[in-house]
Amino acid sequence: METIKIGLVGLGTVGSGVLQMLTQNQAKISNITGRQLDVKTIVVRDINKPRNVSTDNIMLTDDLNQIINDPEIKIVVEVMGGIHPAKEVITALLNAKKHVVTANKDLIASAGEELAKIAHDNQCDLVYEASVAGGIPILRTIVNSFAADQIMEVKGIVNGTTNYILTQMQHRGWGYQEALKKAQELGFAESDPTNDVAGIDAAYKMIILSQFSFGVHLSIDDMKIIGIQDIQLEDVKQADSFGYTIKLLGIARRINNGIFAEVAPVLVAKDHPLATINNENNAVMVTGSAVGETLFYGPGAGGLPTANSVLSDIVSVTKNIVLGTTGNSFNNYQHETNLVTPEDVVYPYYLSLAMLDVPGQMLKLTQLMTKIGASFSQIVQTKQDDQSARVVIITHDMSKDQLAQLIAQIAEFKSIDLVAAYKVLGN
Ligand SMILES: NC(=O)C1=CN([C@@H]2O[C@H](COP(=O)(O)OP(=O)(O)OC[C@H]3O[C@@H](n4cnc5c(N)ncnc54)[C@H](OP(=O)(O)O)[C@@H]3O)[C@@H](O)[C@H]2O)C=CC1
Ligand SMILES: N[C@@H](CC=O)C(=O)O
Repeated sequence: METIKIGLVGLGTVGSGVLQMLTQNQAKISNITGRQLDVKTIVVRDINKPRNVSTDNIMLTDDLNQIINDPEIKIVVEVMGGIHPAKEVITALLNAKKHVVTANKDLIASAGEELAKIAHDNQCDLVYEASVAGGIPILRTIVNSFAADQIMEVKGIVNGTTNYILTQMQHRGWGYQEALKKAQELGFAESDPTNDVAGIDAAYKMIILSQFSFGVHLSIDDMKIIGIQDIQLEDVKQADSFGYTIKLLGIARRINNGIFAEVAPVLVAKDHPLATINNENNAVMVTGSAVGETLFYGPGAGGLPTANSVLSDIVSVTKNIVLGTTGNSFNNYQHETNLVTPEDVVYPYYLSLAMLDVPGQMLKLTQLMTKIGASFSQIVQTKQDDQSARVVIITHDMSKDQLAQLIAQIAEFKSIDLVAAYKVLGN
């Protein structure tokens, strides 16, 4: 049987999983592809670092040229992460006519279009199933199984680290730092977890999902992004008593002729399927105008689950090599990008307010809401101490415009502070 040689750039959490899976599932992969797939060379930053997988008979190097200049290596897996130097590395690999499989959402969300063009010009494949929702095969599902439907909305939990942290805080009472440390130890978090907790990793994934679902090219600046760092335990408990759980959701929706995309903590009704997604698991809900609501669930982070998605890409590229059909972009659905106007984005909101406990405050708040044409379905006031109270409200539907007006008006009152304003997702 003919052999195809593979190069790996990166041998951390995901790279080790890829090497392990390729070694253990060799026979099955060969059966499906008709080719023997062997890892020949691995590029890492530090060749002396101890590894938890065997690299016997594989060249371990810190020199990318060992892959670029090796005509035997046809497919390269980039799992080093980050935008630079990963962008330069992938560009050089494609220009050297190597097919590239990557899990790098930061890079694909920021420069995917440019890299797809370089891949196309070189008749190479550039595929990245693992870049969104780890082990869930969502991108190819959207390309193949929603090809004829019009996707109206794609939303879900697309970051394993933050879902793990929120789950531990809510179910086990762990502190934020303790839960983050454990997520890092388990290999879910990025090497610098800032992007995870700040919602930026989820935003990158929503950019890729929006491209696949709506054919639009969003930039990170087109989205409002709020992470989980400022979620207060008091709001977690209050949400719970209202029948909701707080989840970091990515939402991308077609509204009229525009696209709305956002990442933020959302109060999800406990009987909504997304409320039941715990730990590092992810779930992506795709709503098509013909099919209706569909839900895809699975591990969103971790070495082997992510490696499984990388392997599905390697198999797909190998089949393309065998059939001589390489060079087609993973997704070439294109559409003009119009963003929605804030008046068109309507949700109920959970508002958490810290206020001085003096007479007339509640009346003031009610008047503010009436003035902007908003109303509420639930309100709870809790005394904090002699001078202050926490008031939480669940509003009826209001637009982002109304919310902005309310926030601006509240800011004018020294005696009322807005602690949180989260969207509410019913069942
Ligand atoms: N971890 C996860 O659950 C998931 C990760 N991803 C994505 O997969 C990619 C890899 O993530 P992960 O495996 O967790 O990352 P790790 O930090 O665990 O591993 C990174 C690897 O890349 C190598 N590396 C980093 N910089 C360089 C460089 N400049 N030159 C050569 N090698 C370099 C490191 O070398 P050395 O070992 O010598 O330090 C290391 O082996 C990222 O894009 C990430 O976003 C996607 C889905 C899930
Ligand atoms: N850090 C990411 C890893 C997978 O993309 C996450 O936690 O989801």
